[in-house]
Amino acid sequence: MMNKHPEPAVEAAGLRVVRGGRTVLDDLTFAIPRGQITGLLGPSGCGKSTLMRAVVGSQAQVTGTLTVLGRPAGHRTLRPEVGYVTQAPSVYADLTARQNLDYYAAVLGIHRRDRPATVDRTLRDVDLTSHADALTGTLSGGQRGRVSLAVALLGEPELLVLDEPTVGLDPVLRRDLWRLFHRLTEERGATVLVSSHVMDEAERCHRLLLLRDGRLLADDTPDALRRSTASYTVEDAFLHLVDQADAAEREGTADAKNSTGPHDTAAPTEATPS
Ligand SMILES: Nc1ncnc2c1ncn2[C@@H]1O[C@H](COP(=O)(O)OP(=O)(O)OP(=O)(O)O)[C@@H](O)[C@H]1O
Repeated sequence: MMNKHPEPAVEAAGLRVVRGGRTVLDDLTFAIPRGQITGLLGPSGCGKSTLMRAVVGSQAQVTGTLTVLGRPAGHRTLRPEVGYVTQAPSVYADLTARQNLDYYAAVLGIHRRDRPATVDRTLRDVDLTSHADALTGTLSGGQRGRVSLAVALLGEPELLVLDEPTVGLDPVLRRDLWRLFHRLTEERGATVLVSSHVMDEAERCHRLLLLRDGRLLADDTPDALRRSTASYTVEDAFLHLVDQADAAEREGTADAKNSTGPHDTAAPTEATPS
């Protein structure tokens, strides 16, 4: 399909986020292409959720440049165009799945006449038709997560930001959700930004952003990452890049020490603490 928007869906330059007085994202520069699935991967605590919060505009203390669908992240006109699913399901436990969707469809301004068909289609998309009339509070964690995902899909957003949407799902449901993400990009031209720390899911993405300790380790396709690191899997590629970054850091530290070390011409005036 021809992409009618050549510019990226998300563009970051020198992005930095401070949380609790600590820099948790540091100097990130990247572009997320439209109409593709970009996976945000990295170990727990590396900053995936923080980056997603910055993209949807709910994160404080963001500096640098962050542009989403051509506008500054968080701009009010982006609200109907960006769907966001957090790790904690954010739906009403005392409404059924269908009632939740009907409510949010009304909030989104979907006409009353169109709502039943929109809600049915969305329930089908997330494979919840058989549980449509159960109270959300009685559903399993994975099912509640899918109600949240369905809410995000209701308005057919241009950009879907999904924070670990497959956690706790069985392999069949995980596969079905990934099929849905691919359908959304292929048939609707939507952009999906999805986080995971399950590396086998990386293979299902068009592109990957690999994060570690708030810094970008790589921004490439799974194939290119495997090739450039001579690895069989993205997981091996990631580990290779981590080792490389650690070695570079050690070398940097050693260089810094050496520059004031024994072969330095200036005589040390004080012992340097190790
Ligand atoms: N409310 C907060 N206040 C201060 N620091 C925070 C807060 N929330 C998260 N952090 C810190 O920010 C860093 C990044 O957290 P974040 O939740 O973005 O990581 P993550 O990669 O999404 O982790 P996970 O995979 O476990 O969800 C962590 O070091 C975390 O301790």
